[in-house]
Formats: sequence, structure tokens, C-alpha cells
Amino acid sequence: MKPWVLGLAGGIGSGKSAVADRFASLGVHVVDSDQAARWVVEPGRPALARIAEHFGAGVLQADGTLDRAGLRARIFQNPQEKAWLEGLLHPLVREEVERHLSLARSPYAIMVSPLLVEAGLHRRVDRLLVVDVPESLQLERAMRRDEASEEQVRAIMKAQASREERLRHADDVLVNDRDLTWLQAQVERLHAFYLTLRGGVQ
Ligand SMILES: CC(C)(COP(=O)(O)OP(=O)(O)OC[C@H]1O[C@@H](n2cnc3c(N)ncnc32)[C@H](O)[C@@H]1O)[C@@H](O)C(=O)NCCC(=O)NCCS
Ligand SMILES: Nc1ncnc2c1ncn2[C@@H]1O[C@H](COP(=O)(O)OP(=O)(O)OP(=O)(O)O)[C@@H](O)[C@H]1O
Repeated sequence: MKPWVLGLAGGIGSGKSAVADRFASLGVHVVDSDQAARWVVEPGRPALARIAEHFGAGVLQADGTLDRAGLRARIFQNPQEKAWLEGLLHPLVREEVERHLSLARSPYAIMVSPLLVEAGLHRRVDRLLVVDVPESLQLERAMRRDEASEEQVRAIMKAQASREERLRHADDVLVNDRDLTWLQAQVERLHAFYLTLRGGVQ
């Protein structure tokens, strides 16, 4: 049976993973498209060989895994290369995500993706929760987490939907501009609400 799916969207560094982890600790089955995008390029998977063919062997590290920082630098300064990579990976990611969603046994499941709105997946989910923060905070948190330059994080933000665009599709908004204790409380409140939408089905 297809589970009831909550979409969890937000730009880079907005706090999707922080929010998703808290839902997961309440027993909700979470599928993250960023993680799926990692699985499909693990050594031995055909997509990794295609990437090495296209970008050259320099895109692999000595141990045969993808040089993610190197590829990130390349695609976000070259829209054509980014489109090529997305054309290869997005169908595979979608397949992985659907497969993992179908394994859900919790009252509802969560699909997390930075590109949910961009990829039109807001139409696929039953309800959409957007994690929203001011751009300055998004920038600060992403730079600190990824040890990335302001220029690089801004380039990624530019490649994503604007806050306004995401918020236009939101059913619920979690403004993540306070501390993690507050975030936890908001997640608990939302979880109780989603359970009522599901009629408390366990
Ligand atoms: C370029 C890659 C190798 C960089 O890896 P890295 O480990 O540095 O980053 P990670 O995958 O954790 O992504 C970090 C954040 O970057 C942003 N981001 C990644 N890919 C994209 C993209 N194609 N468009 C816009 N933003 C993106 C997202 O906010 C994401 O959460 C990787 O992001 C990738 O394979 N991207 C293409 C696949 C994709 O579109 N993934 C996004 C969701 S499916
Ligand atoms: N309320 C908060 N207070 C302090 N730090 C936070 C808060 N929420 C998230 N963070 C931190 O900010 C960084 C970005 O959060 P997170 O990784 O959850 O974002 P994300 O939306 O999943 O990003 P991406 O799209 O890049 O994967 C992390 O280091 C996280 O621990």
C-alpha cells in the first residue's frame, strides 16, 4: 500500500536534515533524496562509471569513490554540466526514493528533498512542510557545515527555488531561526497534528 507522504522541503542549510532527524526519532520513516543521490553513485553502480566517463577519471578519489567537493565546484559553475548530471541522477534518485517509501510501516512517511518544488514533486506528496530561514542564516549555517565559501553557497542557492516560490506551495511552514530545543518542540507539535490527519492510524 502507498503510504501517506509528507514532503519536507527547504533550501541548502535551512535545516531539513535537523528536522527530519527529529521526526525519525519519533518513529516516522524518513527518505532523503540527498542520501539516495549518494547511494546511486556508490562504487560499482553504473552511474558512477558514467560520471567518470563524462568528467574524466579525475572526478574519482584514490579509493574509487566520487570526489564530491570537486564535482560540486564543477557543476555549480557550469549549468550545462549540472543539467547533464541531473539528467543522469534524478530518474535514479526518484526510483530509490519510491522504493524506500514503499517500505514505510509508520503512520506516515517523509520525503526530504532540497529540490522538491523544483522537480514538481510537491504534486506527488500528500502535504508539504517547508523549513524556512532568512537567507543570511542559510548562508551562515551552510558555510559552517560544509566549509564552503560564501560564493559557492550563493551559487547553489541561485540554482534552487526562491523562498517565495517554495512558500507558495507550502501547507505548513517551520521557521527554523531559533535553537534546536525549540525546533524539537515544533516537530513534536507538527507530528501530533499529522497523526490526527492520519486518523491516528498506527
Ligand atoms: C554535486 C554533488 C556531488 C555534491 O555533493 P556534496 O556531498 O558536496 O553535497 P550534497 O549532495 O550533500 O548536497 C548538499 C546540498 O547541495 C544542494 N544541491 C545538490 N545538488 C543540487 C542541484 N542539482 N541543484 C540545486 N541544489 C543542489 C542541496 O541543497 C543539497 O542539500 C551532489 O550534490 C550531487 O550529486 N548533486 C546532483 C544530484 C542532485 O540533484 N541532488 C539533489 C537532490 S536529488
Ligand atoms: N535551529 C538550529 N540552530 C542551530 N543550528 C542549526 C539549527 N538547525 C540546523 N542547524 C545546523 O545548520 C546546519 C544546516 O542544517 P541541515 O544540515 O539540517 O540543513 P539542510 O536543509 O538539510 O541542508 P542541505 O540542503 O544542504 O542538506 C547543520 O550544521 C545543522 O546542525
